[in-house]
Amino acid sequence: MTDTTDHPFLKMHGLGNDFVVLDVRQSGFALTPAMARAIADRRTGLGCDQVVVIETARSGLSDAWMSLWNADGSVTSACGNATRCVAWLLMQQAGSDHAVIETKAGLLDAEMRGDKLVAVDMGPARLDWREIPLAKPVDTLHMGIGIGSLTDPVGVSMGNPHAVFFVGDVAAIDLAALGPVLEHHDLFPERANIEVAQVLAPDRIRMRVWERGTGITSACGTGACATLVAAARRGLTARKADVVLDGGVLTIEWLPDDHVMMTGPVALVAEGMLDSSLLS
Ligand SMILES: N[C@H](CCC[C@H](N)C(=O)O)C(=O)O
Repeated sequence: MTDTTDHPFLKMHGLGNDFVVLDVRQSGFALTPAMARAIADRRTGLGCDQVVVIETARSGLSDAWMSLWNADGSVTSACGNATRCVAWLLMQQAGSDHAVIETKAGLLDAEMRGDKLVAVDMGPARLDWREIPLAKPVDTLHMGIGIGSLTDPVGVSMGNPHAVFFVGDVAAIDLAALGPVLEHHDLFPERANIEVAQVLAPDRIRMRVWERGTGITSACGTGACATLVAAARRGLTARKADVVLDGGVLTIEWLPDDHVMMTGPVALVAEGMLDSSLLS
């Protein structure tokens, strides 16, 4: 059954990690995995890394609920770059410099930090093997798995699973080949986002990412948070650093209360009406 209602969308990105954003607070429209895949398809759909749905707040504690779908149609609980984009939209609509977004990962508090520059409290870094989650009890500081030149990652969850591998030169890693193998490693019952990180200085890390359910993206906010926490846990950096991604720089700080602050830009690039053929 093809849906004939009009569905406006916005195309947004955070450092090139791009999104199709649907606001269904009026229509109550429910996306399916097949629709998310069709929308995200860069050949036959609109093309994006994640499909982001703004829904009516489910508690009195937030301005809106945010649902997130990867390009393969899988659901994720967290997406830092999308959180900045949605927070910016909500703040623009409300004429406010503060917004609270609720996701499956919890409440996320956002503030404007300049023109199209947003800071988000991404919540606490989860470090126990059960929270990543992992398939068995493992020290998340040294998870002991590896393939090729990638060995012994650090496990961190920001509401979604990450495995951070430290390397001497991120440009030398064949992420397109190794990423999918590690994403599906048996240690990760819910798969994992795979980061390769090169420490440039105590306050600067170069990172590239293979995202669960999407592949290589130009930036990953939760991945940048996981990378900073991993580096600080290993004593490789301070608890605040710039993370340099393919698409640009995010500033990440792991606070004493274990929450992780992420600051970075947002961009609104287009708007339109979803073709109903994508919603059949
Ligand atoms: N690009 C997102 C991460 C998406 C994570 C998703 N690939 C998952 O399945 O966890 C970010 O900015 O945090």
